[in-house]
Amino acid sequence: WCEHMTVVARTKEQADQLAQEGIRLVGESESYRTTRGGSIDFRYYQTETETEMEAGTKDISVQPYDYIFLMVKQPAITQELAHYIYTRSSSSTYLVSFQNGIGHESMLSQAAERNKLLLAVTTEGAKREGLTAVSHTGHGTTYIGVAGLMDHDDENSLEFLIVNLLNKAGFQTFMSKNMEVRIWNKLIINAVINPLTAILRVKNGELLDSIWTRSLMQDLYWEACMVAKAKGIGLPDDLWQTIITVCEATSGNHSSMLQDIELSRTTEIDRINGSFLQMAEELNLELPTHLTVYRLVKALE
Ligand SMILES: NC(=O)C1=CN([C@@H]2O[C@H](COP(=O)(O)OP(=O)(O)OC[C@H]3O[C@@H](n4cnc5c(N)ncnc54)[C@H](OP(=O)(O)O)[C@@H]3O)[C@@H](O)[C@H]2O)C=CC1
Ligand SMILES: CC(C)(CO)C(=O)C(=O)O
Repeated sequence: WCEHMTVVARTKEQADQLAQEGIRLVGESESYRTTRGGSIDFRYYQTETETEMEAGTKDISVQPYDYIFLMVKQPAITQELAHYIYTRSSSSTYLVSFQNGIGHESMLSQAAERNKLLLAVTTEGAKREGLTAVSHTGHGTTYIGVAGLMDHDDENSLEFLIVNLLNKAGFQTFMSKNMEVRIWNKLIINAVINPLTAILRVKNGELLDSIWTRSLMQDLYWEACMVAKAKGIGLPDDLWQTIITVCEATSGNHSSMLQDIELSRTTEIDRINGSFLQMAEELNLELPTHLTVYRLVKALE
């Protein structure tokens, strides 16, 4: 199993450079490169899609994948990308959506059947250091679960296989039967940490250094909990402590929203704090702290 692995970059330039140099993984104590050529096939999205669209065909040289890991920011999930995934899938392909925020299920409905869509949330920290290098900036936990209802506990199933493989690769990963709550937990973690790190331009751990940032974190947290309660989402009692633990475990990380601001990219604020504001409006609730950080991040964008 796992004989063939393909990495799809967005641009040809990056795919070519990766094919030549491999991927450099910068760890906490060591740095190493993946082997070049052969073991990983590097492809690119941009030109392939344009060519296929122009020709009205699909690249038939591509065999459908067993698993597709989608690891892009939410603004990158376009209809074209959903179509691209669909054309590289068969009826047995699993699509694993690594995500912050909510709403991915509907954005990906065109790309995969509901029972073949696996949703994943992680508190691992990663920072891209260039076209061919990435730093692992903090260890965390990953939860994966089906978007629909999982109707079996078969440890030999293909859903469990992917969880076992990630564990073997050194990522603490669990199969979740309740992804809705896991996604909400992660949504709140991100709604508290990400905008503040992006606005203040600080690393995750630095948020804990001042009573002023801690009090802003707490306001964001309580406002988010109010929305969750109104929507009947049962959150764990120790979620506030989990947020502190995530800041400590990823203390050296530039959150994904801070990275977007540093690189002048669109952030995921609409799917994170923006989701809370949208739900609050429907519920007739006011979230002054979320509204303020939302406006500030939009202004920075
Ligand atoms: N970074 C972190 O520590 C964490 C991130 N996450 C979540 O993981 C997901 C990925 O985050 P992160 O890795 O930080 O994001 P990045 O923006 O650093 O990386 C996303 C990559 O996706 C590429 N991409 C975008 N569109 C396409 C496409 N159509 N085809 C191929 N490649 C594409 C981008 O290419 P290009 O650079 O060319 O635009 C970019 O390199 C997000 O949902 C994020 O919220 C969750 C936990 C922690
Ligand atoms: C867990 C955390 C906060 C790690 O930085 C993250 O999810 C992100 O940066 O988006």
